[in-house]
Amino acid sequence: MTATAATPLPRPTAPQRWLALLLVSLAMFGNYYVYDALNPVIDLLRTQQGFSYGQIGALSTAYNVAALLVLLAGGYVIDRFGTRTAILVFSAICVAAAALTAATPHFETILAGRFLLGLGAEPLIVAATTVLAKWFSGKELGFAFGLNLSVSRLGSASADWSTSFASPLYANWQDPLWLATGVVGVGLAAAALYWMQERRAQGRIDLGEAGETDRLELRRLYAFGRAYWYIVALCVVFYATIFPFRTFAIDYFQQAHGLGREAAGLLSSLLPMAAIVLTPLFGLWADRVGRRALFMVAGTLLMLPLFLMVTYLPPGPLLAIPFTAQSVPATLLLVAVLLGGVFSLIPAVLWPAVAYIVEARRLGSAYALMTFCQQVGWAAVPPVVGLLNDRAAAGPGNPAGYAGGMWFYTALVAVGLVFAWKLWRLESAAGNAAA
Ligand SMILES: NCCCC[C@H](N)C(=O)NCC(=O)O
Repeated sequence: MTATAATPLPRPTAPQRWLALLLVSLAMFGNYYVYDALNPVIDLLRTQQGFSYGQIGALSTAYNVAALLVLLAGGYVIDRFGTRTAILVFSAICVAAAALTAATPHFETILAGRFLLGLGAEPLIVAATTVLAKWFSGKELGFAFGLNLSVSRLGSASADWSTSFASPLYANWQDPLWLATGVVGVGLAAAALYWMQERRAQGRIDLGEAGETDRLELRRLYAFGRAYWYIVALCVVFYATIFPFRTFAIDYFQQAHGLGREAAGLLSSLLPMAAIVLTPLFGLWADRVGRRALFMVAGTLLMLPLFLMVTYLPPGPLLAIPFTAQSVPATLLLVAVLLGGVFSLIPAVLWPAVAYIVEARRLGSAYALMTFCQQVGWAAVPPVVGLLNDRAAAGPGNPAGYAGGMWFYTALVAVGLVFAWKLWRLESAAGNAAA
């Protein structure tokens, strides 16, 4: 029986909310897993298929170009067809993209697969955010967002760990990508269950209004102040450094430092692993003390020497990675742990900082614009790093050939530090003026 107009519908109960969170988070787990599944097969694509680093960079950029097109189209599908259909359709696109990427050895097909993934994965993130806002509005929303991001990052870490738990698959480049197709298929099954849950809730439960889907409104560019643009600039250079570094990291640890695939995968997984635990804690800390610009300065300062440390410092003694049978050089472990700290700290303060300086009615477009700029920066860097590696003939016989890419990351972080510092100065000046 459904309620009449006179009797208001009840809000979702706690079990209903947590079931929605579980299902949407599983879809996001698959989303992040399939994105990062390409990273551990880069060396195989190079040795078995003869791909250059420039081509690997293009595979990364194809995802961003697609994501930019979807962002430009706005939240049309979500608004037009509703969240439950959007989650299902975008998850299905991710499965098709994963299968296309794994299906044939042709570069063009793999490129098309990564492009299709960008068309499905990025709007799936937007749709998932909208779903959580509906079920959790007014109740534990921040906590639900945090848990959702942690489960997503667990997907990234699991793709890295697949070098250990699925090591026999790494005899060729295709089998790990078929595994990724299976994982994102489980995500699609969760999306289908969510579809049923939301349909069942229709007319029985008050799911409230999720609010407008974040839209990109380029004519509003002028409407934001200097502080906003400093945050956007830091966002661009931060993600244009950390995501491309993660794309190439496993191959880099293998070729430049002689690590086996399993050890390289475990080392790379320290970044998302740290973020699972530390991002919510840094978020809580910043909520208590404020001073987000100072956190951003500290994060970029800490990040600045890391790519040069990993390039030029002696490797140091071998240290065991806890709970595994793998050992890695101390310098690499230290750099991975510190990068994990930065990967936790900066996102924890960067995204919420926008909410403090932009008025609520413009927050949707502020985030959409920031994500748009993020994708542009992130798209540009992998081909440059690929080109630098190719030109220097980087490889196991010439580990110094990777230094150009590492200097490029360092230069990007230096630019980020300038913007973080400018933001800090601006905020200090505003604080003093208010005092
Ligand atoms: N591995 C998937 C990439 C997620 C991209 C997403 N647009 C994003 O930037 N998320 C924020 C984050 O810190 O992960």
